[in-house]
Amino acid sequence: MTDYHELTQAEAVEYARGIENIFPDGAQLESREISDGNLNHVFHITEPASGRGLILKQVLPYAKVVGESVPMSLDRARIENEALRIQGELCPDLSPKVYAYEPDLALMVMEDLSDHIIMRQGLMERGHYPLFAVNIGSFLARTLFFTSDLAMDLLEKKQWVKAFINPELCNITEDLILDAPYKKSRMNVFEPHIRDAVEHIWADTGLHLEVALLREAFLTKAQALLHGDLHSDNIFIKLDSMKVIDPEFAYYGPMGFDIGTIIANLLLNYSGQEGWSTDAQERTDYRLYLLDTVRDLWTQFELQFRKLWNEHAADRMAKTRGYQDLYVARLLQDTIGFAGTIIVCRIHGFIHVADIDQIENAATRERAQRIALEIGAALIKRNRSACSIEEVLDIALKAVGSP
Ligand SMILES: Nc1ncnc2c1ncn2[C@@H]1O[C@H](COP(=O)(O)OP(=O)(O)O)[C@@H](O)[C@H]1O
Ligand SMILES: CSC[C@H]1O[C@H](OP(=O)(O)O)[C@H](O)[C@@H]1O
Repeated sequence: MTDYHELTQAEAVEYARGIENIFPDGAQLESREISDGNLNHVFHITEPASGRGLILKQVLPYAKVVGESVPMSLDRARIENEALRIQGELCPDLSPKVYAYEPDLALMVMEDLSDHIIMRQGLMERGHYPLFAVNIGSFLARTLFFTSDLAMDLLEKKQWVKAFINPELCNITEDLILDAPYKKSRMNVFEPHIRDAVEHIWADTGLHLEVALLREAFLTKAQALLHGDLHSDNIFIKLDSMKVIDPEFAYYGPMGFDIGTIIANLLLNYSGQEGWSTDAQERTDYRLYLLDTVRDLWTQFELQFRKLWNEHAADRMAKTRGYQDLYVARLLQDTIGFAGTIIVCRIHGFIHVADIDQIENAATRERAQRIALEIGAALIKRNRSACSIEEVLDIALKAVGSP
């Protein structure tokens, strides 16, 4: 990576100009740094005259949110590019087009999705997305099934496991999501008004055991190629379309981590609803919509995953009587457990979510934080005994008293 340097806006424009069939010769182009993520640079290159655009994402040799003092490998650009390629092959309608990858600059050039909205924003505006459950169910079923031992040649799958070793980014998840929130740590960030609830979590040894088991699965269960960070800032959405971006945390891990991450983000928004509407009926309706979405998402995933298994399983053991049912049952349990860990870490861990943090009124924000912690902890505790997605809905309903 000897030629690596951080691109200037002018260089980004020149690079974009060289991508074939996007901008006409001599086009007047503008560049804006638009990254609101934690790790990288994102340039939005546009031709105002035609409204055409391109996205250039450059990986930085450190985590932007922490600063240059903590170096990070540029190899995550290779991982993100490769994961996007696989995602694009398995789910072309649900992935951004990638036009170019420049390894020396750790740079990807991709489709401009500015006609969509970031899903977290959409949820904060109480948007309804009727195709979301089917689309995300399909994305999860296809990416997880086709990259697993169920569908792949077993030797090739091991090569993929090797190619997607992603130590630094996995380490972020292992530390910030699956460890620090359960003990006193300088990696935790929270407001003093919830200290009692946080200390309760620090003292709950039964909860710690469940988290240790989930963390063990994250460390050791190379079940499928995960997106690895499937939260609602990484989903672009509009009424008739959904695209998943930013798979730089991709690695071979437990399928339930991806499914749990998106469910957790729906429930974080659910927890914060009182901050986003003063109308009680509006809040109730939206909370019920979010719970329906959680149920539909799981149902769609299960339906499509089982169908793929029945039609495309390559592993001869896949036909073993009872195996599919047990596999799906364990997958639901992992999903529920990981969903709980994602919720907890986004309340008093290092990185939070706008659905909660941007609630202006401190008392309303505190209530949202407490609801989320209650749901998160309950999901973690329930994980190994859970039998149905309805249990997630019951836990969420109980935490708010009534929706
Ligand atoms: N293909 C795209 N089209 C439009 N905007 C994008 C696209 N990819 C990223 N962005 C914008 O850049 C932001 C950060 O991108 P992301 O890939 O999530 O970076 P990071 O890895 O730093 O989190 C997104 O939240 C979005 O606003
Ligand atoms: C120190 S980064 C922590 C946090 O950032 C990632 O988010 P994103 O790249 O989408 O901005 C990821 O969620 C990590 O947990």
